[in-house]
Amino acid sequence: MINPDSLPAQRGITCSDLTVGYDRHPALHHLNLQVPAGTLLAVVGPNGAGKSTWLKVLAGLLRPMTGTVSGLSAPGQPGPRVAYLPQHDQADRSFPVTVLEMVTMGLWHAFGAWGRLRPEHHDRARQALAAVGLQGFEARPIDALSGGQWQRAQFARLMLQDATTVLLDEPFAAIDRRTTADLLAILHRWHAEGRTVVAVLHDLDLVRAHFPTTLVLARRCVAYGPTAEALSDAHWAEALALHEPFDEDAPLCAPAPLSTATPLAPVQA
Ligand SMILES: Nc1ncnc2c1ncn2[C@@H]1O[C@H](COP(=O)(O)OP(=O)(O)OP(=O)(O)O)[C@@H](O)[C@H]1O
Repeated sequence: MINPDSLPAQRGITCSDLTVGYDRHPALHHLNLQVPAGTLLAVVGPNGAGKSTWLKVLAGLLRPMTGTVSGLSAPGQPGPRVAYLPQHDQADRSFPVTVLEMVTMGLWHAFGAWGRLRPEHHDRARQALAAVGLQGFEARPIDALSGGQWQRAQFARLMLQDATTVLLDEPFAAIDRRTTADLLAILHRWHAEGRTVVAVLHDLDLVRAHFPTTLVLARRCVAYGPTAEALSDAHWAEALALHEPFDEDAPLCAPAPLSTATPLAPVQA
């Protein structure tokens, strides 16, 4: 279904002094990070650490307060495509569309705003649904899927997006082991095809088992590098300690002081 030779050249993701927030309150401070193209990256940290916020800025849904992100194209813009899967519970499933129609939207880049859906588009959506184990679900309304089936359908849509960078926010939350294993296999396939895959996760054992590179966030970068080093007990304890005293009403941020959590050197995946 996917021809990795057709992937456009990627530059990786570079964040330079990136600060992002809401209503002038920074949620993530002064992030300096280079993620090489083709990296399989886990993003971990306590609740409220800024993980989803980072993904949203990478997806082009939030603008930086200061600093820059480079290497990614905004949605609908020319250049390497970015696909984004928001958190499971943020999806609005009240639209009266079928599973096939929802998955076919992954081909939006192929038929465009004024293009027509052709039978071959539906055929490709059927193939993607079969690849995630949802053959026979094509005509179901999307609000009649279980949580795991919904997530499988989302992965089918992502497959059709054929993006060079795939951003996943807690893709395995509230998903059973079998579905998680099936979706992890798809994620590994994307990585083997040379795509950059970034996933926000809470299951640290799963991260250690499947992700070569990890970013530990706690409103700033605590550690970044090979998972065994970045996800040490010391870094995790530091992430929890840094996060707890955060003051929501603090004035606009000052540059983060350097700490023992100087990011590790980025690695090639
Ligand atoms: N739309 C918003 N408006 C205002 N503040 C927000 C908004 N979204 C997130 N925040 C705040 O930004 C901070 C970071 O939130 P974010 O969702 O990025 O954390 P997270 O690490 O993904 O957390 P979790 O693990 O709980 O999903 C939190 O203090 C949160 O309350």
